[in-house]
Amino acid sequence: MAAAAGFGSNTYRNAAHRSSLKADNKSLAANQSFKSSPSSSSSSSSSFKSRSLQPRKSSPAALGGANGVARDGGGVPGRVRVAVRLRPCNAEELAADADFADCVELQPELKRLKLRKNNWDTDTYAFDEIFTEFASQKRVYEVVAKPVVESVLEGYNGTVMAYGQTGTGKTYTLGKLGEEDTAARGIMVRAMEDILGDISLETDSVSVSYLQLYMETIQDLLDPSNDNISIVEDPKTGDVSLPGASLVEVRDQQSFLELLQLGEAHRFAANTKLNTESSRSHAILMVNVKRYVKEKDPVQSMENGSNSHLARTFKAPVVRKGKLVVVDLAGSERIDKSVLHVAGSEGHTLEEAKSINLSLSALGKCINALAENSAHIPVRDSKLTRLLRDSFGGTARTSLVITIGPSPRHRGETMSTIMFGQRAMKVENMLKLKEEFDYKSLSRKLELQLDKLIAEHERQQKAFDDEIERIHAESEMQIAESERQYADALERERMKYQKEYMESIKKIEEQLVGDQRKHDSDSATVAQNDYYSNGEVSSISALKEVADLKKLLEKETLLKKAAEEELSNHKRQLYQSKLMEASATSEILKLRKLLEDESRQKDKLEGEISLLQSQLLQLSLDADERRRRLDRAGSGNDSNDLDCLMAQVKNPQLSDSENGEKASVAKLFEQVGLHKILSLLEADDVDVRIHAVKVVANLAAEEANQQKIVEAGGLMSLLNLLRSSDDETIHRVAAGAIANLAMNETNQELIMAQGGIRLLSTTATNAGDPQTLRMVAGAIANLCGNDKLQTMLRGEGGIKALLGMVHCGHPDVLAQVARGIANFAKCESRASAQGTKTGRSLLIEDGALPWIVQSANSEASAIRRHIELALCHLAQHEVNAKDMISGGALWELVRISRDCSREDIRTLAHRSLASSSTFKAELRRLRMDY
Ligand SMILES: Nc1ncnc2c1ncn2[C@@H]1O[C@H](COP(=O)(O)OP(=O)(O)OP(=O)(O)O)[C@@H](O)[C@H]1O
Repeated sequence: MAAAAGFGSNTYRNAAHRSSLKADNKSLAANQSFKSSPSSSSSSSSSFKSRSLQPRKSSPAALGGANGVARDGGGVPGRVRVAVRLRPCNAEELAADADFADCVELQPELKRLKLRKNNWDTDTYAFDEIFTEFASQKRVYEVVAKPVVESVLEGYNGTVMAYGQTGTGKTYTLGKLGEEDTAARGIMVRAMEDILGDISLETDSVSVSYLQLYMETIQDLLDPSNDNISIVEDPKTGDVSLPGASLVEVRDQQSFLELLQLGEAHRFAANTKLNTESSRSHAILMVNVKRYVKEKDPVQSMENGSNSHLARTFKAPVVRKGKLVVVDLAGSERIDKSVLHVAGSEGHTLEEAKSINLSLSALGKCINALAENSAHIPVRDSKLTRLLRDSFGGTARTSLVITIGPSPRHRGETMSTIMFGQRAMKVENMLKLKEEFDYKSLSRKLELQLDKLIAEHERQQKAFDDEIERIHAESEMQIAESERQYADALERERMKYQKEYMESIKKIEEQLVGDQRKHDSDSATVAQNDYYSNGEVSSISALKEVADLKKLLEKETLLKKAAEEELSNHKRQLYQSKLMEASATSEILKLRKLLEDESRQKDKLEGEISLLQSQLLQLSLDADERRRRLDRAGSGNDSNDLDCLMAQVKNPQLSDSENGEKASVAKLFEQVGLHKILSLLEADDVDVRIHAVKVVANLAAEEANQQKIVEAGGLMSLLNLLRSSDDETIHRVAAGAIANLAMNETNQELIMAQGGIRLLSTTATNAGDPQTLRMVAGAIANLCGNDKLQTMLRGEGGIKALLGMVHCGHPDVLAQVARGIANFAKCESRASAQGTKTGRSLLIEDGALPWIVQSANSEASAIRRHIELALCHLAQHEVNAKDMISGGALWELVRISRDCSREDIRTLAHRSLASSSTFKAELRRLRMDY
């Protein structure tokens, strides 16, 4: 049996880990024995080989494989430990069996029990532990159950069970709540105390199921209406699970006690119904413990070179999942007694006794077969043995308490109970660590990181853009201000010089005029003087004139100098303004450079985001490959396309050698190829399928990719996903991709030919998420717009499917439904106009009119517009008029023709009313205008 070998998810990953496990194993081995046992029976245990309830087959995966999968293929051998507990005498026995002490004699210090055979002879039996009637509940828990609980906390499965005759204390040992006397608490309560005390409530989790097996039917003690739960066995790992059972998370002891009380009440109610005091059912408590392994590097030994970077970058958390099963078996009395006991009572009780006996004898047979090393273990004979297949000869650590009573009247039962315990002691289990990578939480962590990075980048980008804008505006203002100041100063100077120039010109002119006048009078005087003094006066006057001119020249020179200085001042100012302008320009250049750096940084971040996405994809692929390898190891060496894909994705030579790990997702897709991405849509792992369908949907959103996807068979694969998958995320994303592909006429025909309408309808029926319905409605709405497909679409239930979705009430879904109806009505009205369609609208035939009328006044404009259009199209065909009048659509048409905010729709409504004699007659009858 490959199952019990426990390979698959239960693997060791590296040498360091293996060595730490060895340490664990030692502690396990130390814990394994209740205490050193001198008994001959127990000493024989070491010679028994590891066995399971089914013959064990060696598996290549278990013997070692890629990625450090466990190479030893096995776990820690551990024999089933068996203790005997003697119940104290009850009042009845004290009265009736004065000689009971002679029947059973306990020798706890020798771990032996003597059972009287007859008056002369006794048989001696050795066990792992002997509990006298005085043994406390605490000691029984610590010796029998505590080591099992400790190994469950370390990630192993463990079982504690009680077997014995009715009324000998099985429930007392396992299920006693001890509400009034805490010293009386049984194994279940104490085990949960230890578990809750050891785990971290922040990271780890504990959940329980509580069931009873009665007459070969498993019932949920936490939800009695759930009364036929099936057993599921994982063919790879051999793990037994009951997915139909309620699983309640426990966070404190009080809530666990309440759960046990609830279960007890339901069990008690069932027993009362059957008119019996003792438990006729087997009660099973399952406690699942999930713990995160801290401070380990579980992937450091990944030997594959291409994985080493990933291994360093992303350490998937390792979780250990231990399961504790506590089984309170029904009373083990023999059938003859049961039959005698119930003689004359109803047949049901006999059937019940047979059923209890059947399951317990099936358990006994399996234990015998295991103890005798038999080739066939009859595990399938009863539900009890199927449930416990892991506990005897499987991968769990198992302790059995056999309970006996002291009364000599039940010597036969006591004897058979003891023999059962003796045989159970010979069964050897092979403990396996239940440890696995938690890829889901890694993926969640990476997605969160990605979101944070994107948000931070967007925030920085926005702040940077704002800053650039502010600096830019500021420098523009500064430049404008200095330009304005410069122009003002220049103007002022110009005006000043002009004024001064004009003034000096004026002065010179005045001077000249004065001089001229003087000169004229001087000339007259000179002529007189010449006449009288013969030229002396003339020479004095000339000298004076020269002196005046000199003064004037000096003054002009000074003025010129001042003007030159003024000019050079202005030149300096101009130069400084230019310097300021240059510094502003260099500031702008610097800012531009900063902007370029930031956008380079942005590109880099985008590259990193792409890398993260590609690494996420690669992780998913990696996980899938590992699972496939394990599968292949179990079923032969067939390789398949997906393996090739894994190899391609992992082959470093295929990566862009320059950009190395920074190859973008697009590059990765290019390398991997569309066919291979599409092949991932059929991957076994649902996470890989989800990832792949998202990738395909993204590609399908680009019109350029749509034809390639369809040619590569992507449309068929997406339709197949709707057909075969149960996962709603897959349905939603696949329907979205189909809706995108359904925008093209050829694809619409293909979708119809492949039974797309029925698939979409079924998807809509099973959908719980409005977004899934939106995608499905969007896809059908696109198909509704194809003139050629009208009859077929309706025949396959497309209109009904659309109408079926309106119950959801979500405005996005309703808008798509309305769009589909408008598309359909438009095609119908075209066909009617061309004369290719006669008779009533198929929309009216399929009962769409009431919803159309009801939605015509919807507040959501997307819904209202489509419905208004649909009404106008329906009204264009006279044959629909009567139905429209009786359905209240005429009022809506009149309203649309008057109030619709869109002129084209108003006109269309008006035209439809005007062209129908039936509408006109009705409006006349109602004395209404339109
Ligand atoms: N070790 C013990 N010390 C004190 N009382 C005990 C002990 N074991 C059992 N009893 C008492 O004996 C009675 C029967 O015990 P219990 O119901 O646990 O038996 P059982 O084996 O589970 O029976 P059944 O198979 O019918 O369910 C109970 O009243 C219980 O309290």
